[in-house]
Amino acid sequence: MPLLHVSDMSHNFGGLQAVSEYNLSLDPGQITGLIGPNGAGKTTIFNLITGIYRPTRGSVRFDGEELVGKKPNETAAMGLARTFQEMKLWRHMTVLDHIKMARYSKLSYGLMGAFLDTPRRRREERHATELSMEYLEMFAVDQFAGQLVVNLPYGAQRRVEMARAMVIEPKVLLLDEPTVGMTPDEMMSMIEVVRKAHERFNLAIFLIEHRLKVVHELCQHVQALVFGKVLVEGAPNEVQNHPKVIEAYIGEQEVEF
Ligand SMILES: Nc1ncnc2c1ncn2[C@@H]1O[C@H](COP(=O)(O)OP(=O)(O)OP(=O)(O)O)[C@@H](O)[C@H]1O
Repeated sequence: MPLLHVSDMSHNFGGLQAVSEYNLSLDPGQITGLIGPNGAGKTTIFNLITGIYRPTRGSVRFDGEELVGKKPNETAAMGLARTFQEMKLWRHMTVLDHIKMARYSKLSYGLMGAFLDTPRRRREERHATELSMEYLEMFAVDQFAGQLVVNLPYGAQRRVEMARAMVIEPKVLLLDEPTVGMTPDEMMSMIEVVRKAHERFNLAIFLIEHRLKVVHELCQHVQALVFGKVLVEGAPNEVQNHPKVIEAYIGEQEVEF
């Protein structure tokens, strides 16, 4: 049974059919890419899977459990983490505090415990700090731990966002254009840290990406989405060179064919 299984999922915004009979099977450790022209419905698919929108039709099963009807915080707690196309970081919070705050959702001492200075609370706090530092190191941002996010280079901010998503120990990570706006060097660092996280946790990853270099480096399987429908899917090379995909991209500026 796949870890994440989307079947016959459709979604309308009023009269607009944004996603149509969409299917996805993602196994543990698999990396699948989702490509497609602007407005094809890629981010809508992420929002449907993670509970931001409720699909008009279809089912989303994760680890055998139905996700449709669950809220984003519930899908995250179940093990489905994501990053956003527009980064959602608090610019005036330190890097370490970002990671610790995400980790708090996993701690067990509850709201009262957070105010009481018990030995257990202190132990858990220490553990959260140590673990957060491990994640910062894994994503090559440990040297920025005490700094405010606003002062970090852009590529490092995006790696902080990934570390924050990973510290809840998800089984599936959804990455929405993780390299958008990056320099080639920043892009290569991002590829490196995604690969590292994937290998270390046997993580399943579902990735929206416009840069085909990233897709080729990371993905075993790719879906090309056009007008809310999967036009072609398969190995990255097959999909990239498929005449239907090339035709769909004519006029698009952002894809590096
Ligand atoms: N909340 C919304 N209300 C109405 N229409 C929406 C909403 N969100 C997205 N759409 C429309 O649904 C379609 C798919 O949008 P979506 O953002 O999912 O595309 P995308 O493939 O992620 O595009 P991009 O690559 O530009 O991010 C577009 O026509 C968009 O205008």
